[in-house]
Amino acid sequence: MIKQKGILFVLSGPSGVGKGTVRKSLFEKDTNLKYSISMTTRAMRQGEEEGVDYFFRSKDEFETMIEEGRMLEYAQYVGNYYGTPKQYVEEMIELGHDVFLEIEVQGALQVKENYPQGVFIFLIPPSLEELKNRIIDRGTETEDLILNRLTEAKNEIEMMDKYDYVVVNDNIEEAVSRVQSIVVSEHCKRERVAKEYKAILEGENK
Ligand SMILES: Nc1ncnc2c1ncn2[C@@H]1O[C@H](COP(=O)(O)OP(=O)(O)OP(=O)(O)O)[C@@H](O)[C@H]1O
Ligand SMILES: Nc1nc2c(ncn2[C@@H]2O[C@H](COP(=O)(O)O)[C@@H](O)[C@H]2O)c(=O)[nH]1
Repeated sequence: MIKQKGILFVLSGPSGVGKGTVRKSLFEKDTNLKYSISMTTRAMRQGEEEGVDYFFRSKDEFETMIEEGRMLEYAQYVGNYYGTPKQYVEEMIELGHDVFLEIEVQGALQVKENYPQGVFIFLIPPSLEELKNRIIDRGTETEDLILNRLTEAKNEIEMMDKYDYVVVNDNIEEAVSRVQSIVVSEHCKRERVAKEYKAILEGENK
């Protein structure tokens, strides 16, 4: 009997658009998804926890992970490394669990290159002005870093055509509900395909 693999969902979009907010709300509704905790070299923010928000590592430790081929994807973003450790994602997918990544655009495009069967969702802000306000109001970055993130945002938004779905995060509940619908419908689609495939195999074995 063929065991069905899990689906890899990738939520991406510019910094401050609300990826983390959408993901946390989605995980309160859909408890079957597994979240892949990223690794980063950036400093821990107030209120963040090791192994919950990120695995916080030194530059040397991160580079060793890269050299050993243990990252599914990684990127340098505004002066720091960010990446997805491979082992957890591969194990969960093999066990049939759906895995959710929340990552920036360079990394998402690497995953798409190496794992095109993933489902790629791009979150966009209602406007660049609103994006700026959200980053400022969050209060986690200095003025310089905010400007760097906004410069990146403009380049990142140009990549949205490469994604399977684009969701506007204007009203938070609506955005979460759209992402949830994508997750449910992709899941149903894969189950239907798997059933059809199984029926074909059974027919061939008669
Ligand atoms: N729909 C929304 N309307 C208004 N504010 C929002 C909305 N979604 C998120 N926010 C707020 O915008 C700020 C940035 O959100 P969040 O930290 O989730 O973004 P992010 O995309 O995960 O950022 P980063 O990529 O930098 O981690 C937060 O203060 C959050 O409360
Ligand atoms: N390519 C990857 N990008 C990631 C990963 N984890 C988070 N991120 C993205 O980095 C920026 C900055 O994050 P912040 O926590 O410093 O605000 C943001 O867009 C994150 O989504 C990852 O594993 N790989």
